[in-house]
This record gives sequence, C-alpha cells and structure tokens, in this order.
Amino acid sequence: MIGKEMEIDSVRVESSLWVGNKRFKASLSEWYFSWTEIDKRNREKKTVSVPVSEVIGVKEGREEIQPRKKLEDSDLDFTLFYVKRNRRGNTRGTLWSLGRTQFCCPSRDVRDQWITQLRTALKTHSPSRPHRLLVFINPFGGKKRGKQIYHSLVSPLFELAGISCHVVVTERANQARDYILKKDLTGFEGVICVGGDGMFSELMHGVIGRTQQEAGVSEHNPTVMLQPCDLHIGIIPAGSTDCVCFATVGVNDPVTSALHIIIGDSQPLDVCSVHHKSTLVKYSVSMVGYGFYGDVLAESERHRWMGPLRYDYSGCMVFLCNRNYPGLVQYLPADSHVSSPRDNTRCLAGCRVCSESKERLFPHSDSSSSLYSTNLSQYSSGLEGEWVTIEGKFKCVSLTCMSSSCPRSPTGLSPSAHLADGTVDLILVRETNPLGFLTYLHRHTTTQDQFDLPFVEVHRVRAVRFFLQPGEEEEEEYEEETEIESSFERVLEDPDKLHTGDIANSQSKSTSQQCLAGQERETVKSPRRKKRNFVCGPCCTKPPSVSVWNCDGEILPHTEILCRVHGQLVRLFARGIEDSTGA
Ligand SMILES: Nc1ncnc2c1ncn2[C@@H]1O[C@H](COP(=O)(O)OP(=O)(O)OP(=O)(O)O)[C@@H](O)[C@H]1O
Repeated sequence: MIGKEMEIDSVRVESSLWVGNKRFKASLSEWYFSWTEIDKRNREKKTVSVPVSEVIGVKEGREEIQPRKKLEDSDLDFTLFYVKRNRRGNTRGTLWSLGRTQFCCPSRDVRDQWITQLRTALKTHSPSRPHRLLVFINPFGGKKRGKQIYHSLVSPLFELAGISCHVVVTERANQARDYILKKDLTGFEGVICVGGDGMFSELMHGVIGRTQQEAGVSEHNPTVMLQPCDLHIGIIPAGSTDCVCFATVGVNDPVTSALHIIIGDSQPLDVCSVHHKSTLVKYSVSMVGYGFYGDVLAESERHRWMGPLRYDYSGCMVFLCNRNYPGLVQYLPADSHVSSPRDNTRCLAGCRVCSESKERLFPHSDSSSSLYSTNLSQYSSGLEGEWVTIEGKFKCVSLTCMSSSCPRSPTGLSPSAHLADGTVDLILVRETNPLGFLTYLHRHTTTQDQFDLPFVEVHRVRAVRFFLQPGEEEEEEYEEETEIESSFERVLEDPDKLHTGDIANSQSKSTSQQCLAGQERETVKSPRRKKRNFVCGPCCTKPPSVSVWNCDGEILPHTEILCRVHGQLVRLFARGIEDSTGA
C-alpha cells in the first residue's frame, strides 16, 4: 500500500518493502529515507535511517557497483546506494564506504514511485551536488597509483551519482595549475586532484589565481582583500603524505573522499599568502616553517634517491646539528576572546568557531548572494593593528592554518587550530638543548601538550613578518642588480614601512598568477639560491646563521617574508573531521 504526502506532511512515500525475506515498513520524508523491520507478529524492530543528503544513487533492479554487475533484472526491485560509516579504531575521522540495500516492492507501480520520489528528493534536498567536474590525475604522485585509484575506485562512484567528468592526466608539474588559470572552465562545479599535497597546492594556486584574475584583484598586493573562490576543490588522496586530505576529512581514503565530493560537502579553508616585498611568493594551507623544518626539507632534497626514508634520515641529521637561527618575528594577534591555540578544543565537522567566523570575516556579505559577487573593497587591509615584536634565536618558527595532523602526528603541529576561522597559529621554539627539542618533537606523536615547555610559545595571529638580524643576508643572487635594504632596521623605525612603498609598485605589475603560467615567474625577479648544506660535516667551521622556509613542502626562495591569513578563501568538497570517537 502506498500513501503519498497524506497523513504527515513531510512523508512523501510510505509502503511495505522486502529485503531478502524480511518485511520492512519504509518511508521517505523530506530529509530521511527509513526502513523498519516488521516481525511475523507485526511488531516493529530495528530502524535504519539514511539522510537524503547521503543517498548516492538509486538504480532499478538489483545492482552492484565495484565490481559493476546487474544481479537480476526484476520489475519489482530497486537498489539504494548511500553513505555508510565505518568506525576506525580509536582514532578520529570516519571512514566512509558505499552502502547498498536491494529492496523488493509489492508491485511495479510502487517500485517506480519509490524511484521517482527518491530521485526528486535528491534534486530538491541536495542542491549543492556537483554535476560536472574537472579531474587532474598525477600519474607519478605517491606510489604512482593515481590512475588506478581513480579508474577503479572513484570513477564508478561518480558514474553512479550521475557526475560527468573531464579527466586530464598530467604530463608535467604545474600543468593542472596552468590549465585552471587559462582554459575555459564554464560548466565545471569543481576541480579534483588525484594526488598528494603538491597536486592540491597546484589546484589551489590555479583556483585562487583564476578568481583574482576574473575579479581584477592583484595577488601581489599583500594588503588586498582577496576574492573568496566559488569553484570547489576535491582531493582524492594518492600522494605520499596527503596531509591536507587528512586534516580536512580525518582519513586518507579515496572512497571516503569521493563520497564527500558526490554529496557536495563544502568546507571553507583559510589560506596564508606569503609575500616577499611586493611579490606574492606562494599560498599555504598547512605549514610555513623556518629553521628545523626548513633545514630538514632542504637536506632531504639532497637525498631524493633514498625515497620516503630521506625525511627520517634528514630529520635525524638536522636534529644532531642542533642549530639555532637569529631573527625578528612580528605578528598581529587575533582576537583572543574567540579562541586560543591552547583552549584544548578540536576543530571538527560543524565547528562553531569556524561557522561563527563567517560573519566576522564577511560582515557585509548578504547570505543570499554569492561571496564571489560581494564587493570586497569596503573591507580593511587585514594588516591593521598593533604588531608585536619578538627577537631572539629560534630552533624553529612555524605557522599553520590548520592542525596539520597526519597519520604520524594525529593531533598535529597545533592541535586546536581551526580550518576556517581566519587565523593562523604561530609557534616559536627558542634556542634550547637537544633533549628539550627532542621532547618537543616527541610530544607531536603523543597526547602530551607540546606547548607546555618553557622554550615554546604559541600565538593565534592574523599576520606574521620575519626579518633577519642586521648583518645577515638572504643567500641569494638576483639576476638583476637589486638594492636590498636592511629591512630589519627599517622595520624597527617604522613597522608599517616595509610594504607600503612596495605596494604602489605592485599595482603596475601583473594582477595575478597568470604571469606565472607558462613562463614560470619571468616577471618576478627570480633569485638563484645557492645550494647549501644544512648538515654540519667534519669540515664545517661556521654553521649557517640563515635557514630556509619550508612552505607546504617547498623551499621558498626568500627569507624575509610577510605571511597573512585570508579567512575562508577556498572551499573543499569536505566537511571537516567527523568525530568517530565521541559518536
Ligand atoms: N606528470 C607530472 N610529472 C611530474 N611532476 C608532476 C606531474 N604532475 C604533477 N606533478 C608534480 O608532482 C608534485 C608531487 O605530486 P603529488 O603531491 O601528487 O605527490 P607526492 O609528492 O607523492 O605527495 P605529497 O605531496 O602528499 O607528499 C606536485 O608538486 C606536482 O606539481
């Protein structure tokens, strides 16, 4: 028997259905599809409820995906595919898989009605689902399984959900970024990378650059309010570390990520822009680190032949060198009433701090209109306020927009950092003995507070500037002769001086990364950094007093930099970490 939108307003369809030889009372309301087992004495037993927003697809007959096969062609059956959650030990993050239930209806009419109503419900209650995606596969990322992962695990799911994809298998680095910057993207609701953090970074640079280019905003101007990007980015993890995926989904699993993409989840993400003078150097979402982390990356680059083992090897070597670097750090504090890096909270799916930040970050945006179309010129520069200055010798200076958790360090660099609150955590580790530093590093792998050490301080900030001490110079040679002032002295005289003069120049420069596409920063004075050894050898007399910056796994060509956070600049097909431990 079928009753349609009769008894209760919200019920669209209701009828008896069979799964195997068990009878169920099934109903589809506005938001849920539920089925309750009815025993032989007509008593109700267990109910299974699937939110309409988590239904992946409905197929006539008895179907199986992965491997794809039609089991039986019957007029009475339909198969429902939906998100199924699997708990994962006691770690945070929930692994998703494709749930499948085959229902048998009392008649063909009833079956057709169920299928029509379920498909209508999907359209009306899941409007943010993508229909067309642009997919970039890095065939060389991680264990070189990108193509296989996409074609065997992801593509069948997209097909089931009715998503059409244009797939580009990359042939060189930066191809995906250049494609996004230059090609016609009409009709695409998102870009997907099948690869690791490097691939994600490429897509992010492309999407941010393209958005600014279309909005006529100069990315080189560090004071400008960048346009938030509408085009969503999805990550199918197939890299070596997949840190961004882990920090935004909670697990590194291609199927889980594909399902988040299909249901159109949307997670805003803060992005840090890194400028040197009036030039954009890079964007970062996870870590910008000077000192230890920079040295480890630089050292590991010299040992690429070792494979992933090079990070452990370089870590040990750099640790043994026990190096400290002098410098001056300035930062703009964030509002400490909203949150703090030591408040012991975790940014999880539906995070209150992040959702309340939207109002603060976009105070004039009308919720009914797209952020993209908002006139942003009315906002402040983001670099206003009182800068705090800290001078000293540091083991490392790190900035992170997110917790930067990964399987090796499940709580991450800053466990209470938020994904989308418009702040970045600045961690300063001052000069200390090797045992102290080892304790600090070790605490990243345990639940002990890594900030509860006398030589460590952490600040929640909006922007950071780093300067070398007088006498220290960036180890680089410019192709053109450029006058490098002692910015340290300038900044002590007037902290705002460093960039204001440069900004005027930047307006005349190219307005976006368009200039980078194809010609790889020809418009930017490109420094030729001398290859330097960050590990003391037996003949090492004077250890270097200048380190390098590690920006999301890439060495930056400059040492004196300005980092500024842009709240909720990009959007991922994700929802933050679902807390499986407390669920
Ligand atoms: N066809 C290609 N050939 C060479 N390099 C490529 C190609 N496609 C992409 N790349 C570059 O390879 C770099 C690394 O790729 P990716 O991030 O996918 O893997 P990974 O380095 O193994 O993983 P992770 O970054 O998570 O450690 C990226 O910076 C990207 O620009």
